[in-house]
Formats: sequence, C-alpha cells, structure tokens
Amino acid sequence: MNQSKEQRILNFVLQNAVRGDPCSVMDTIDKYCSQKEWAMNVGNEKGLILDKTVEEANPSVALELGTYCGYSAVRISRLLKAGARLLTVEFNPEFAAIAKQMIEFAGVQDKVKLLEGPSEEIIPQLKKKYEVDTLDFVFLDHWKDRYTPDTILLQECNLLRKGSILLADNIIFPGAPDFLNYVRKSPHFKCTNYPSHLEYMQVEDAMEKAVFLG
Ligand SMILES: O=C(NC/C=C/[C@H]1O[C@@H](n2ccc(=O)cc2)[C@H](O)[C@@H]1O)c1cc([N+](=O)[O-])cc(O)c1O
Ligand SMILES: [Mg+2]
Repeated sequence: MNQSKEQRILNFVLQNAVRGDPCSVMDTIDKYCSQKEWAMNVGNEKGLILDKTVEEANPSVALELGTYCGYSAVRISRLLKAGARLLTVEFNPEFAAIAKQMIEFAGVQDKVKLLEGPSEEIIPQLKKKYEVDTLDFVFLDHWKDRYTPDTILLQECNLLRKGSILLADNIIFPGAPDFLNYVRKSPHFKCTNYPSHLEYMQVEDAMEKAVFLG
C-alpha cells in the first residue's frame, strides 16, 4: 500500500540528514516540506520564536501537545540543559511511530519522552505516572479546539506554577479564537503576541505567549 506523507518525510530525513544532528534534521524536514510536500511542522520562521521562548523559559520540564512528525520535539529538546526533559503527547499511532524514529535519528531520545494518547487523558497522569511536579514550558500545537480545555485542565491539575510559560501555535491560521479570548481575558495570564507566517507559506499566522501568574 502506498506510503503516507509522514513516512515520506521521515524517509527523506533518513536518507539526507546527518544522524545525531538536530539542526540537520530540522533543515531537512523544512527543505522537503517547502519544496515537495507541505506539512504542519511549526517551521523555521515560527521555529525561531519557539527557540527564543524555550531559551527564556530554560525549562527543566517541558510539555508539547501535538508531536506529529517530531519536528518541534527535536527543535525544543536540542535547547534543553543537561538533565532537562521534554514530554510530548501524540495520539495518532502512525504519527507517534514516525516521530519516535525522527527523535532517535536526531539523537535527542534521552531528553524526549513520547506519550501516546489524547491530551485530556495524559495531562491528569503527568504528576503521578510521569513524576512531574510543575511544568516550566508548554507548547500547544495540537487540535486548536483543545488549546482552551487543556489550558484549563493544566491549571486544575496544578501543573502550572508562577512563571510557567505557555506558547501556542496557529493563533491566526487555522486560528484558536477561543484560546486567545480565554488567556487574554484571564487575570491569571500575561499574554504577548508574536506575528509571523504559516509554515512554508506567505499566509499570516502568529504565536501567543501566555505566562501563568499563579
Ligand atoms: O491542524 C493543525 N494542527 C493540528 C495538530 C494535530 C496533531 O496533534 C496530535 N494530537 C495529539 C494529542 C491530542 O490530544 C490531539 C491531537 C494529532 O494526532 C496531530 O499529530 C495545524 C494546521 C495547520 N494548517 O495550516 O492547516 C497549520 C498548523 O501549524 C497546524 O498545527
Ligand atoms: Mg501548528
């Protein structure tokens, strides 16, 4: 049966990137997805905003919602200090299998734990099952209608602390209007908007940073 787009992206990386080199993996995915087949990786323009926010957070424990092929998991984990870890949530088994291979090829597997399942099931397990105290950084890039309920769930599970940084992708396209409304109206978050463009396209997009105030 014919391959999936995600399998084709992984194969292109395995054949063209440098094993153990996260930047080479990111660049190779960006090359494929800008020249051959578009895919919903955060990409290099918004990726630079992600990099700066991760560096600002300098997290010991980071969470990503929406692994997909592992592009942002590689991007985030390459910046983590010794001993720090990224937990990334993916519920599509095909995507999880691709991402696992992508993460291992990039050589960041010791920093990344891929959790398979829906975010609403995984988030309540983070403290007891995955030994998380609080999260220093959260990247939201999964279903856009899950950003708000999962942000509320993170608070209900006491997973945020004063200064925890949330960064959300796709604020303009496809858009996450209820999330934007929620965090901007909430007295518990200080928000910053970062205008950018949709990955690999000349379409407006933006990222929103929301710092939890406790
Ligand atoms: O739809 C988008 N993203 C949805 C991502 C969904 C990913 O999150 C996982 N997940 C993991 C856990 C869950 O609980 C739910 C889903 C899904 O299995 C998928 O791997 C999107 C779309 C465009 N676009 O241009 O159309 C651009 C983007 O940058 C996007 O991020
Ligand atoms: Mg996205």
